Amino acid sequence: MDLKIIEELLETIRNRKQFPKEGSYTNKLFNKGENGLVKKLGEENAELIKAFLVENDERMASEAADYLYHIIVALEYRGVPFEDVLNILRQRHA
Ligand SMILES: N=c1c2ncn([C@@H]3O[C@H](COP(=O)(O)OP(=O)(O)OP(=O)(O)O)[C@@H](O)[C@H]3O)c2ncn1[C@@H]1O[C@H](COP(=O)(O)O)[C@@H](O)[C@H]1O
Repeated sequence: MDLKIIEELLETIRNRKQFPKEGSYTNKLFNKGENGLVKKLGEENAELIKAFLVENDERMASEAADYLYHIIVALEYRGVPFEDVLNILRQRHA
């Protein structure tokens, strides 16, 4: 499985943080601030749960992608490197 998309997404999100781009949804999220971002995370979480419970596999995959993206943006907002998340998974798996 090719996970390069995660690296590319991470690079783009970091680029948006450093060089905000007009019309960027990522910058819209960054500009929401802490409370707005936390609210958004809650909404995306709820949408994933709804897809899990009452929707189909395709909707669940789509909502999981949305949620993962929002999680990465929230981590970047706080300056927590996504690499740290991967390292924790790696350690647990060892
Ligand atoms: N992976 C994503 C991604 N996943 C989800 N989303 C957005 O997340 C939103 C989730 O939908 P919602 O209905 O919850 O939110 P909304 O009503 O659109 O917006 P809100 O005002 O509620 O925040 C949608 O608008 C999606 O477009 C994403 N937006 C951007 N990316 C990636 O981020 C990169 C940079 O995008 P920009 O920052 O827009 O240039 C892109 O190349 C994409 O790869």
